[in-house]
Amino acid sequence: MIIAVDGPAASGKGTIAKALARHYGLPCLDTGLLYRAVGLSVLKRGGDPDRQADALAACDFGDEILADPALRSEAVGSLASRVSVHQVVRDALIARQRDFATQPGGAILDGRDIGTVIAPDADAKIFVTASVHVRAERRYRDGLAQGGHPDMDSLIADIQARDTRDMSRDHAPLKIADGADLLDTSDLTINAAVQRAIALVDAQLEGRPKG
Ligand SMILES: Nc1ncnc2c1ncn2[C@@H]1O[C@H](COP(=O)(O)OP(=O)(O)O)[C@@H](O)[C@H]1O
Ligand SMILES: Nc1ccn([C@@H]2O[C@H](COP(=O)(O)OP(=O)(O)O)[C@@H](O)[C@H]2O)c(=O)n1
Repeated sequence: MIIAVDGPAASGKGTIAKALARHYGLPCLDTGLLYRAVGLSVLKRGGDPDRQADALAACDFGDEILADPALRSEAVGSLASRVSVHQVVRDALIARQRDFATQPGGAILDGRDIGTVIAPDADAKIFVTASVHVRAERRYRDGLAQGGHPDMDSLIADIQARDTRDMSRDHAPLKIADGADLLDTSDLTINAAVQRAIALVDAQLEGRPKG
């Protein structure tokens, strides 16, 4: 069984994907981390994320970068969004994601193009969203909790810029996949959002053809 969870930054898709993984006993892959690794790797190499050749060279990263705390920063999120517009970068990361998705027993993946490109035949698909303001507030709280000094206006601007780039790019743009259910978490607690996600997945699994 494959479950696809997509959505924009700080919509809560990672939280929901991990909770679904626990509920259904499936392994979970945060595919955004792969794009973040390419973004951080291009920075470490002194490359230009908007230059296709530099972004492609950065796809050759060592797995130790996946444990680098810098990966989680908003700056690296923005670099990830810039390198991910290049089709060659998406191609370089596709086998790893498809192998994870098709492992025996099933899997859950979260990202931007899981239900549209990586696993269009997924057994269940959820598109998680929330208002820009709510998403910026979540990032603000995360920043404070990490001892930082987040600025609400720049968080809103970063999220809007990332949304626009991710939704308008030519390759694998962020959009609601065919057959996906929309889950707006703006006014939901984490617990309520997770319960709703489980109900949506269960309903999709019940509705799928048997056999
Ligand atoms: N429904 C919710 N209500 C309040 N906070 C939430 C909710 N869902 C997620 N969060 C918090 O918002 C932040 C971003 O959530 P995360 O799941 O990492 O988003 P994404 O994977 O979409 O970027 C985290 O601190 C998480 O605990
Ligand atoms: N499947 C994916 C996952 C991420 N990405 C890109 O990688 C960036 C970072 O993704 P992420 O999921 O770590 O970001 P957050 O939603 O956690 O902020 C996104 O803004 C996308 O541009 C993508 O193109 N395709």
